[in-house]
Amino acid sequence: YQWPNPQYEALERMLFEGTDNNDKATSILTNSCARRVSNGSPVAAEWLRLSYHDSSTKNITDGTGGLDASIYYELSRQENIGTGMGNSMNDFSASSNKYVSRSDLIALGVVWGVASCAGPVIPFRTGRTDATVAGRFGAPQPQEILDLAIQRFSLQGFNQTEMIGLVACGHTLGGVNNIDFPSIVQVPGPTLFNREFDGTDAFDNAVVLQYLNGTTKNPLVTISNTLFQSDLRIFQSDNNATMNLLANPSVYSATCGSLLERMINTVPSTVQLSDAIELIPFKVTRALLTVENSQFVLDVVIRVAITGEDTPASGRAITIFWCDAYGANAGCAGGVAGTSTTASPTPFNDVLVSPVGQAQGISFVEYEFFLPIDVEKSVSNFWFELFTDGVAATQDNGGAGFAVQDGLIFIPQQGSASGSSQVTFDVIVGVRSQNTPTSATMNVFDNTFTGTPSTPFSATVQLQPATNAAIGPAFAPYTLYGGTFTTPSSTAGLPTVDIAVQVDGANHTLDFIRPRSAQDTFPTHSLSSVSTTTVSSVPTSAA
Ligand code: HEM
Repeated sequence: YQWPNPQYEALERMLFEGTDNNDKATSILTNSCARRVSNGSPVAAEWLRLSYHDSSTKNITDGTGGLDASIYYELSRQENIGTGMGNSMNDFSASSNKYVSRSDLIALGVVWGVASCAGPVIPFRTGRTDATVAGRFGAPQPQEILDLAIQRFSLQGFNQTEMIGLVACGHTLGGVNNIDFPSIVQVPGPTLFNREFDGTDAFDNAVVLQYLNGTTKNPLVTISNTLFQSDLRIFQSDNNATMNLLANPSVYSATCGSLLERMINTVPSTVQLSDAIELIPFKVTRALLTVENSQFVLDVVIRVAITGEDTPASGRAITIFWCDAYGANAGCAGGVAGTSTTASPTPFNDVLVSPVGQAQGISFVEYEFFLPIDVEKSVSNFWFELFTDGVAATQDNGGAGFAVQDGLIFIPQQGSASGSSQVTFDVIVGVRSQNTPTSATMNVFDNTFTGTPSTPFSATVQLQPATNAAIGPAFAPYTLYGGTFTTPSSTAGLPTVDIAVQVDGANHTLDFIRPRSAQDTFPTHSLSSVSTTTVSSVPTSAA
């Protein structure tokens, strides 16, 4: 990983913070293996079942199907009955975007959910692409005979032993709901009731042990109508050989970790998954050169991961260094750099930790620099020294430094958003030129949905000189351009935009920008105190 890589950064944030691009805490619903208030089912169980049913459309003979979010178009099928399905779809409906697919979110649900219930931490690879139509039928049902179940799993890429393992790994969380399967769980009346497979919330092998010692309450084993005893048929189908192996807790954990990993990586053969996403220990989460409250600023936010024995903020401080882009000291000529130091984390540390981060003992501390920058000199590049217990370590993005491009800047404060079901956005950027751009376009993308899933909203908007915005004569190098668009009510109104401007023979781009939302406010920040210093070397891209 090297900065900037907005896709990796967004997915890494999802995995370890559980927070989406709009700061929604997507994974928080399953924290501590929580149950859903509405029906009492563990959220992790609902997310796990959703992902299995999505992946069960895989056909290994022709490579089609797999975990591709086609489940959202298959929920009316008998094989996908269950209140948990629609609940889970709602949980994830507002968190997908250009870089985090709906199907990557479904896979993340398994990784978060299993970790939140003290199960194994499953590596998370990404790059799943979303189907726009239903896939083939394929999810097994309790009334089906053993041979059909074996056939179904084999078409999905799992042999009989693996089938037994997958069912034993899935049916440790949650249970069977009376309203979904009234002929299996006969608790009448309006009360929602979830009859658990093993009576424990944890992702553990109690489901196996209770089955083997004859105390199981698993309704798919104990139901008197033998037609619905699918777990019994499957568990005993190799004379309990696999179940006996899974009676060892570490074998169970390792087997489930690898089977569930294979399950979420069951994707259409056209999809190429990435390497597993890893923690970025020192992460620049914002580097926004902008005009805010009539001040040209470089707003830099750094997230430091704390692992192991470190205590948060003990003797920790961060110094930032930067080079001017123009003037006598451009590129830190003469060794002259701007600098600022902070030892104070942001006062309201709102960086959450996902169940995966929690399982790995990770916490985060965040620092922000709000640097006043001379608009004439601007910034070309920055880097850091991180002090931990008095020991300094250079953080220079693998030697390249963190390059700032000032030819095209995003100015959130000048933009606006209004409306609730259909949201109209006005996006304002500054172009560092007085000449008219040969082209200036904005591509809009919104992959969120409300209710039933819609195809993503996308639009291309030509930017125009922004007559409705003004930053004042002090920022003369910049000319303002803007564009407006309205998201349809089928989305949650959470788009990102990409901007491309061609001017003076150069191309400038901004990628994956979140436009100003109606909630965004711009309180007066206290500016970081800055000075100049002498540096002996400068990361390469600034030299
Ligand atoms: C022959 C194979 C399978 C059959 C017949 C089957 C059947 C069922 C049924 C009838 C339910 C109750 C659903 C509800 O009431 O909403 C259920 C729940 C569940 N299944 Fe399966 N299942 C099978 C395989 C799997 C696999 C392979 C997994 C995952 C690896 C899995 C994970 C789950 C989970 C987590 C629940 C609990 C859902 C909740 O509490 O909301 N199942 N299963």
